Amino acid sequence: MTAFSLESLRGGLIVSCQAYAGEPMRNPETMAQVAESAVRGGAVGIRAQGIADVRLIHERVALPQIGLWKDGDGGVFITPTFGHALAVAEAGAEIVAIDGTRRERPDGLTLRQTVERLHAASPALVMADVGSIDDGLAAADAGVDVIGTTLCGYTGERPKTDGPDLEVLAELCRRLTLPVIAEGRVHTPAQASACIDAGAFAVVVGTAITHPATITGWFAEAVAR
Ligand SMILES: CC(=O)N[C@H](C=O)[C@@H](O)[C@H](O)[C@H](O)COP(=O)(O)O
Repeated sequence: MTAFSLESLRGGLIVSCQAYAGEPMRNPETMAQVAESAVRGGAVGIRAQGIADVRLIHERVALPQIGLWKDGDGGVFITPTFGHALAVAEAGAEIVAIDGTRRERPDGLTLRQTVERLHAASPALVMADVGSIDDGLAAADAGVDVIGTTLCGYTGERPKTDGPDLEVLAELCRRLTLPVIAEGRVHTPAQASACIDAGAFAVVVGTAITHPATITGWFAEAVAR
C-alpha cells in the first residue's frame, strides 16, 4: 500500500475487523481473513486493532488501514499515548486512530502535542475518535486530519443511541471542513446510508459485519418466544 490518498475513502465503507480479548477470533490471521473478505464485499478501507493485526493486514490487504491499539478498559483506551500511536503507524497503518476526547491522556501530552509528534515522526494521518460535538471541534483545532464519531455514547457526554449518533455526525459535518467519518453502532445498510446523507465522509461498520457472537445474539433474541 503506497501513495495513500484520503480521497480513496470518500463516500465508501470501511470495515472494522476486531475481536476482543479472550474471544475465539482473537487471532491476527483470522482478522486478516475477515479483512480479505471485506475487500471482496466492496470495502474501501479496513480498521484494525493491535500491532500484530495491523502489521499482518498491512501485508495482506491492499487497502488503506485505520489502525489503533486499545490499552485498558475505561477512560482513555484507544491508542492512549504517543508511544502507542507511533507503534501503530510503524506497523503500517495509513491512518492512526487515537482517543480524540478532551480527557487527560495517560502520558500527560495534549491532543495537539500528540498529533504534532506523530506528524513529525511518520507520514500517517491522525483520526480523532471523539465522543461529542465539543470533542470534535477541539480535535479539529488540535490539528487532526480526520474525525470519527467512534466514542459517542461511550464517554458519558452522549446517550448510547440504538444506531449511530446522527446528531453529532450532522453537526460536526456542518461546522467543520475536515472529513468526518461515521463510526459506532452502524448496524444496518439503511443506517449507513443515513450517515452518508448526514454528510459523513465515509462510514465505518464493525460489529454488524465482523462480530458473529453479537450478530448471533441479535438473531437468537429475535427468535426467542
Ligand atoms: C467504543 C469502542 O471501543 N469502539 C471500538 C473502536 O475501534 C470498536 O470496539 C468498535 O467495534 C468500532 O468502533 C466499530 O463500531 P461498531 O462495532 O459499533 O460498528
